[in-house]
Amino acid sequence: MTGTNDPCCEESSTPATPRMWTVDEHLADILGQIAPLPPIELQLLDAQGCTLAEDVVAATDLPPFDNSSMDGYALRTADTAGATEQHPAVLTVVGDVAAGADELPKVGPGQAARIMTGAPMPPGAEGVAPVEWTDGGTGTGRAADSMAAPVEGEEVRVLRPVDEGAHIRRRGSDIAAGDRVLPAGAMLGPAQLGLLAAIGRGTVRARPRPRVVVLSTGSELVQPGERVGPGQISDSNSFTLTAAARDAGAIAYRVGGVPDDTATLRSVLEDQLGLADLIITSGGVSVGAYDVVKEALQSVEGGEGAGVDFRRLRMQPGKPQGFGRIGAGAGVPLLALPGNPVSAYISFELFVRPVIRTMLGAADIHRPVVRALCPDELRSPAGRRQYLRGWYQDGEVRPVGGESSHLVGALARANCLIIVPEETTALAPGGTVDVVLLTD
Ligand SMILES: Nc1nc2c(c(=O)[nH]1)N[C@H]1C(S)=C(S)[C@@H](COP(=O)(O)OP(=O)(O)OC[C@H]3O[C@@H](n4cnc5c(N)ncnc54)[C@H](O)[C@@H]3O)O[C@H]1N2
Ligand code: MOO
Repeated sequence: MTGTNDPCCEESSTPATPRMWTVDEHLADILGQIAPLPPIELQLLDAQGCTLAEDVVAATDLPPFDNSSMDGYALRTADTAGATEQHPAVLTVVGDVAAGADELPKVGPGQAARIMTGAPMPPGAEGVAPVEWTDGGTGTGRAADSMAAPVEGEEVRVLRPVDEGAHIRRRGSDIAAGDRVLPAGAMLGPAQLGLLAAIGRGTVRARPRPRVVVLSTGSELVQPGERVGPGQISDSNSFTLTAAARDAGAIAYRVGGVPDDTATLRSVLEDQLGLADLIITSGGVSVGAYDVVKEALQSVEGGEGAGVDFRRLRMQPGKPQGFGRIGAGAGVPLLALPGNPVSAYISFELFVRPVIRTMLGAADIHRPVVRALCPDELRSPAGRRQYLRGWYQDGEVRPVGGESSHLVGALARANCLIIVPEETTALAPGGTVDVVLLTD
């Protein structure tokens, strides 16, 4: 690794310049002002990825009735005592029980009912012989692999004994009425939603997924696929950030690049305010001549007294950041991220993801951090916490690409961020570092 020459790292705080915040101070300030979203009643599939806001208690048993776990014959077990292929138990088939059947034949001594998987056990029957244990009603006396079509007065030969309760799924054996099946705070994934459906819940009380509006600013931006003129670049941040917001559990809306024009940006923000639980912008937070983001954010209608605070952090990349609220009343929280693509993404991971996870009411709001061995030398600016892109595997991490914050190619090849602490300017090969894992 080479030493850093990023301009953002040469500055320090002087009496003339505002103080610099640490990463932890900035995060604490943000999270101190963010609360979980109030719970609402959601349709099951709308609750995917949400946290439960109630203890869910089953109103009924599951399974709700004794039923067969196999396609076969429901019978009285004593009738099959000692049955073999040579000396099968010959039973009269008294009816069919399909899944969903409500009228059930009674099974008496010497009788059997043809039964399908999931169908209710008919009265009198004590066990189920899978069709493979029978001749399937073919009259051949040979083990069948399927059941013959029903015939009046049909007989079935059972080729081995059937135990009491064999192939019966008992009522309440999975869940008993009154059981607490999911605790408040549980994350609702596919299996949890399936369980809610299984116990008959059509809706559930959960914290909704936050609606996150992502917009990128900059007159140099064109939308991907459009012609890129001189000095222009494709807007990538709004894609990275929208995808990252979805990945964190939000419902994210991407607003394409907004030009550096205060009135336009203000009007776009005002349009989006009613749709958002959180707004993320990228670009325009540094010290450039076109401070339209700062101007627009301060002048959004109804935002008097609230506003967005712009600050500099002791980190690299991601030094310039904005955080506050815009709009009427309590306002909508807004994080203004730096425009450099790597800075924007790392800022998202460190600051925005925990906000989304907090709004969701999730227990795990941060990415996991692990300790890893680094075979390479690392260098970092004094007084900055550096987040290098890296590849982590089997307890070892290696930097990917350089430290500059425009390197989107390297970012896409990384699976982690290597943290070099503020006080460390050089790490000898073979040292250990903390690593933020970016994938589950
Ligand atoms: N004199 C100083 N210049 C800069 C400083 C500084 O302290 N003093 N800080 C640098 C650092 S660090 C960063 S980070 C950037 C932050 O700049 P802005 O947030 O104002 O962002 P822009 O100037 O709008 O853009 C920076 C860079 O990123 C590109 N960009 C912007 N938006 C997108 C997008 N949606 N997709 C892809 N790329 C984007 C933009 O074209 C610029 O190259 O300021 C440094 N300068
Ligand atoms: O280093 Mo800036 O801090 O590129 O985000």
